[in-house]
Amino acid sequence: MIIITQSVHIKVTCAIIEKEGKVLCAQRSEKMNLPLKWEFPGGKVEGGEDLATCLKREIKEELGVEIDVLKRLPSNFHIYSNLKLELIPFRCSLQTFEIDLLEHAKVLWLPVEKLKDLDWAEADVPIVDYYIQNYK
Ligand SMILES: Nc1nc2c([nH]c(=O)n2[C@@H]2O[C@H](COP(=O)(O)OP(=O)(O)OP(=O)(O)O)[C@@H](O)[C@H]2O)c(=O)[nH]1
Repeated sequence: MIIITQSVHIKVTCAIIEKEGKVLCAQRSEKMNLPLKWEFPGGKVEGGEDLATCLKREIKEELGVEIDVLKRLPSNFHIYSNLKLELIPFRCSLQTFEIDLLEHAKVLWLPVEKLKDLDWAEADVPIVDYYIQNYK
């Protein structure tokens, strides 16, 4: 008998939040999957919501701030062992400035040339590379 297991394919939005030439980088907490990896904050698209609505909702839930969603960048399609995802990045700016760490272990504002110093989630690496090439 052949058993075909279908892995789940999810869409995840993430925010490259820019301020004064720096970019906000967020470290996943020990309790999240991919513990302590660095990412751009965001999360899974729910139901029929549009991508910008998803991203604004996730950023409010995770960091307690309002953002403007400015420009979509190319997606990265990535397969983890049990998960297929499309990671969809957007350049964003802050509308409100008081960041609360509601889910992440830490956030850092880094200049573009320092982004490669962090241990990024695998799915983020091509997005970081694209951003460095195009926005340095
Ligand atoms: N938000 C976000 N998720 C990422 C990034 N890179 C990456 O591999 N992921 C993966 O995308 C998936 C969805 O992210 P999430 O867990 O933050 O989404 P969520 O808040 O909607 O999920 P939850 O309901 O499980 O808390 C996770 O498996 C996460 O590890 C990234 O840069 N940002």
